Amino acid sequence: MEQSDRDDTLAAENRDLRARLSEAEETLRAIRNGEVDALVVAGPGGDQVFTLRGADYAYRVLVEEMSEGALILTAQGVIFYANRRLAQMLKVPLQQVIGASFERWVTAVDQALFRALMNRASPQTHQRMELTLRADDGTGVPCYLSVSSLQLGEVVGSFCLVATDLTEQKRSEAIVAAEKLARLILDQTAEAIVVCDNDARIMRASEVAHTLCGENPLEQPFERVFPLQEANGAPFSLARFRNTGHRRRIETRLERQGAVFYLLVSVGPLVGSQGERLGSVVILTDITQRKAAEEQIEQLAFYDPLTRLPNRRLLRDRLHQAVATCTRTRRQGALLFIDLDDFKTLNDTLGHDIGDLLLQQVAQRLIDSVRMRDTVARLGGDEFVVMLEDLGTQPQEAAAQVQVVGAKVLTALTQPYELAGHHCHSTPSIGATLIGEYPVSVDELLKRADLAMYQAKAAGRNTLRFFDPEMQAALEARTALESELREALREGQFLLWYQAQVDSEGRLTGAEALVRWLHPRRGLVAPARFIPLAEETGLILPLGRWVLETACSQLARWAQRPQTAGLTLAVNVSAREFRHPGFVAQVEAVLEVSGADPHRLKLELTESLLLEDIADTIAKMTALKALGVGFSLDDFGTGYSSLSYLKRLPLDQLKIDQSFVRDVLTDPNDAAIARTIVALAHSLGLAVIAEGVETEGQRAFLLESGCRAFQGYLFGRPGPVEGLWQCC
Ligand SMILES: Nc1nc2c(ncn2[C@@H]2O[C@@H]3COP(=O)(O)O[C@H]4[C@@H](O)[C@H](n5cnc6c(=O)[nH]c(N)nc65)O[C@@H]4COP(=O)(O)O[C@H]3[C@H]2O)c(=O)[nH]1
Repeated sequence: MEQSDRDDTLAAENRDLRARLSEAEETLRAIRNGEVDALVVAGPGGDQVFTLRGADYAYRVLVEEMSEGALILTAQGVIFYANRRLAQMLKVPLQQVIGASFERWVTAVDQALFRALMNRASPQTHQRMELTLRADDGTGVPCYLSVSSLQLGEVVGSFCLVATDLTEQKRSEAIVAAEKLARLILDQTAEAIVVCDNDARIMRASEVAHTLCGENPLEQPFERVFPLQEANGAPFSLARFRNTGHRRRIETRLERQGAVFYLLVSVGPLVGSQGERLGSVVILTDITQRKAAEEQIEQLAFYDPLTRLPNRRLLRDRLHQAVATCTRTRRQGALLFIDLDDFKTLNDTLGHDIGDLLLQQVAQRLIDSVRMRDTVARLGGDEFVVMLEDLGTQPQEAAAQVQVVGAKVLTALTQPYELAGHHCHSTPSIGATLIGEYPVSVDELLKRADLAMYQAKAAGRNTLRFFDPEMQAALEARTALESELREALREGQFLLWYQAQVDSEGRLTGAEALVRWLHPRRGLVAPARFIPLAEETGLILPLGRWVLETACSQLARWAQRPQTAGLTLAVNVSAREFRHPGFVAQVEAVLEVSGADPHRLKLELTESLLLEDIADTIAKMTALKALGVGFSLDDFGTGYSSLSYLKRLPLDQLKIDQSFVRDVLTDPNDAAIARTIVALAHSLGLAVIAEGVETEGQRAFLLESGCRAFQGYLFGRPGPVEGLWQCC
């Protein structure tokens, strides 16, 4: 480099230095005069800002105390002024804010927007936007930013920013929005939602809940607004779920204005933020339609659509259960297979519609012929099945019950039918089999009943046949005996025989009346052969009345002669007679008509009869006792005597059963029983009589034991009344 060039360069540097010195002197002057707030010093690491005290203090205080964040940025976006609020918003010390680039706190998503905003800013216009700042602790600070450009002294292109913290506002907006959403959800769900406090009072209820209860449910007890019933009919109560920590579901019914709703109630706890129980949230879902659909499905799956009776599938199911029950309870059941005779002909001649009507009427008649708990099913076509349960424990007894039901079914189904203007007749063939205590497969039972039904067809139709031939024979005999008994009553084939009753001296004190049947072919029939059947069929009622009338007439005749006026007559009364509601009135009427002295009449009752319905027994005995009628307890010692009951009954006499008397001399047990009965009778203030006394030894023993009255072959066998005088 030439000397002249070097001189030029030095002169230029000298000028530059002088200019910068005068600039520095001017700055120092401005600083001294308080005209400068901050200094921006450009350096290799970017602009550096230095704030200076002494500027306009009042403005500074105002800006420092305002609730918005305020800042001034250089053209490069460096903060050379910020108030304390901004530092708080950004969660950073104020010293670190000054001199930092503002964009550091603008979230990445908002940065492009922010820059565009700065570009648009001018001294005349305020640019505004919402953006989110990211504070130093990582939290987002939603802000409303207002920007305007300004000229600060000689610093051109600076910006003044005011940042309003929207955090609180956003939070309240969020709460309001959440509240709105919750309400919308509550009101737009198909379920009725009810929120209750811990006392089951309703705090909130959805739109559907309002509609469902038809009133304003708020503040009301839940159970009053929703009087729900559980499946077992018990009233639903929220209290039951008070201690449940999880949601539970239960199906209920609600009756409202004559309509029935089925509701699925789901109850769950309402838990506060600290885990405390605030109440319950109840969701009620209307499942009425679903229920109806379920019922329809069940109807289709298990019921015959034409007659609405259980179909084969349901019958098999019930049969399974019945077999198990019979085995467990040892009570018999029965299966009746019913087929309509000539149904096909009716169907072919009158058409299927008429055939269907017949089947429907048959179904109804079958239902009417059996008890509620029995099952009537249709297997298809003209085949029906009746399943009877809870019959007697003995096969014979059960078979007799089946026959009664079978007869009822036969009578019901043979009545004329009115089928859409057609008068028709139909008869059934019935096959029956017992479901006994030994388990037999369902298929086997159906097969047996089916086979028996074919036997009924073969036997001329319109009849019932049992699968078991022995049973069939026994039933036939029984049926024959029943019709003969009826005839015997009509024809007066019964006789009343008398058996003497004597005192300790062997003197006649009276007699027991014992009925006999003088059968035209079989001769004299003992009561054991026909009394049980008479009881079962109810024929004991007319027969018993006849016995009572005959006995009372006899008493009235005896009353006319001094030698016989003091005699008593014991008359047996069966359970069925005694239980009849008109029994007391009947005895009273017979006594009145015959003119017999009630004090001479002794009714013999059995222990089992007395204890059957103790209240009824006491009432009837007391009423008869008031007329003067006496009571003897027959067969004493053979049942389960309950002394406490015995004391309450107005009895006059205990009768020692002949089974004890028979072996009284040979069996020490029987001897002890006989003695005890005598002692018991005495302690209860009752008379005692021994029946079945056949030997002098038996009489002597009983006499020695304190028994003073006797009856038995030793003194005379039962026979016509005249025989009484011969034996004693
Ligand atoms: N081995 C033996 N037997 C004797 C002796 N003395 C009497 N008997 C029999 O013992 C039965 C006594 O009658 P019951 O215990 O009342 O038992 C009666 C009674 O329960 C019932 N019965 C009889 N007549 C009637 C009646 O008119 N109405 C009702 N409801 N039942 C009656 O039939 C049962 C049987 O009557 P019967 O055959 O007449 O049998 C009678 C009688 O003939 C004896 O020394 N040895």
